Amino acid sequence: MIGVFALQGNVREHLQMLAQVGEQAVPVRRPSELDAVDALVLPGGESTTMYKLARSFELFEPLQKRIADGMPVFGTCAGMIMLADRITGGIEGQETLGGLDVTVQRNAFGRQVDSFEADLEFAAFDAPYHAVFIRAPWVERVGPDVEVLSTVRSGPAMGRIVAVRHDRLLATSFHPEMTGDARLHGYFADLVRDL
Ligand SMILES: NC(=O)CC[C@H](N)C(=O)O
Repeated sequence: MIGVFALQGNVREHLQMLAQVGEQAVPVRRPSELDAVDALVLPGGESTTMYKLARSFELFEPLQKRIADGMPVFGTCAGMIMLADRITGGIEGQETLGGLDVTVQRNAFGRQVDSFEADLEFAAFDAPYHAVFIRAPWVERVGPDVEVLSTVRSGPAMGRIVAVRHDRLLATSFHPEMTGDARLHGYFADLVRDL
């Protein structure tokens, strides 16, 4: 069963997308609920709030441990920041769960383009994927075992890395739950089923 971290973000939308790809998904707010799932979606929101909430709900360390033990996680936007081993542009003392061997730059696309949309190419998909970015991070550097799944194709951010996979960890800069295109949730569900 796949869980959706439910202390912040578009929880319902992620649950609906997972249902669309045939997964019965459940919200995760407490350690016992985390114990009951095999994989997790970390939604977008605000990573500074997210790590504080995870700490106060006593989910931070259990999450770190599950990730270190190989639980598959799909992090989107703030969720990508939470998975990153290293971040830049974080607030003083901002912690991440880590596991994903990348450096992520918070709010990377700049204030003028707080949000924008772009069509992305994924080798795994036949047709472009329409992506919605909201105060999004990008991946600045990737470790040797990280696969770059997609980059921005045009405009000032051309070439920037916005989707990566590192073994069982999948992360996107954008919000895949907002456009009704369930292919990335399907990709994640396949990754979980294939274990
Ligand atoms: N849409 C989002 O998740 C934005 C992420 C947010 N800017 C952060 O740094 O946490």
